[in-house]
Amino acid sequence: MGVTVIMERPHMNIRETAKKEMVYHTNQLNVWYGEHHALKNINLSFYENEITAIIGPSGCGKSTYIKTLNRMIELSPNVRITGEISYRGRNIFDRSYHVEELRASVGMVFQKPNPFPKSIYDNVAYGPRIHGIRNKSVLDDIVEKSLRAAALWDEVKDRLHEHAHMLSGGQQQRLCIARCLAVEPDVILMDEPTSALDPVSTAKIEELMQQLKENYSIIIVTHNMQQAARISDKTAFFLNGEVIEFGDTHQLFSNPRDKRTEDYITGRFG
Ligand SMILES: Nc1ncnc2c1ncn2[C@@H]1O[C@H](COP(=O)(O)OP(=O)(O)OP(=O)(O)O)[C@@H](O)[C@H]1O
Repeated sequence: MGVTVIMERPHMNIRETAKKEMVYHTNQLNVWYGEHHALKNINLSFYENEITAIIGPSGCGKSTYIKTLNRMIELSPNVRITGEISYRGRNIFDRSYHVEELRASVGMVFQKPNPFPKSIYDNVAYGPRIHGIRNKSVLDDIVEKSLRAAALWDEVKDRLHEHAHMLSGGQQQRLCIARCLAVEPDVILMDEPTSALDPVSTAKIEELMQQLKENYSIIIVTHNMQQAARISDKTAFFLNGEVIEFGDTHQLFSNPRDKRTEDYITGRFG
């Protein structure tokens, strides 16, 4: 059955994109897990204040790619990487580039909300404390600002010292976003951030992402094509470890250049 994709906002024109700074650039990236060639010659660029969606069927390499952007991929055994990823002009695989430095600028939100077993306050204050901030009023300000930016403050301001696991799934995910924002990242990577959430929580996170892109670049892996069409400026369609098509979201969904993209977005496979 075909998928109806509803476009709810006008797409960005080329002139607007041209003015933006490039944040990430991937050049001829290949990733192998042992013998398995999971990513093949990936060339993609991401820009400031844009949301880029990565779509494609199960096993096509979406998570592998997003985990490569913050070098989490290196935690998997037998991984081999060739090619280059530059973040703000520096090759992230350069020996002099410390992974902690990269991750301080590139936050990540996972599929399943994963708050620490601590209070709401301590979850958000965790990163700033690690960075040496001890002053209570400074921490209070960061916690409030981050929870406000994650659209959670009004729901939790009177219960900041309650355990994070007392929150609903959708609230926990917004808490994880607040935790990520508390260390003032530049880029937010999101790996299917709403797939474990109900429609109301999903709508809240999507609305929040539109606000966050004013200040951050967001790269989101999603299985949900309507979501990609609703929220993203650019979309990359992955298939069998390759990027089949990458471009303006509106164009990709309304007038795909490649037959395989068309077949996927109209639900012929996937
Ligand atoms: N740690 C690993 N070791 C070996 N193979 C892996 C590993 N992680 C992923 N793979 C394989 O690499 C390919 C890409 O996996 P990946 O998780 O990136 O796909 P995906 O598009 O994110 O899939 P899904 O939508 O199901 O999450 C798959 O064939 C998968 O089986």
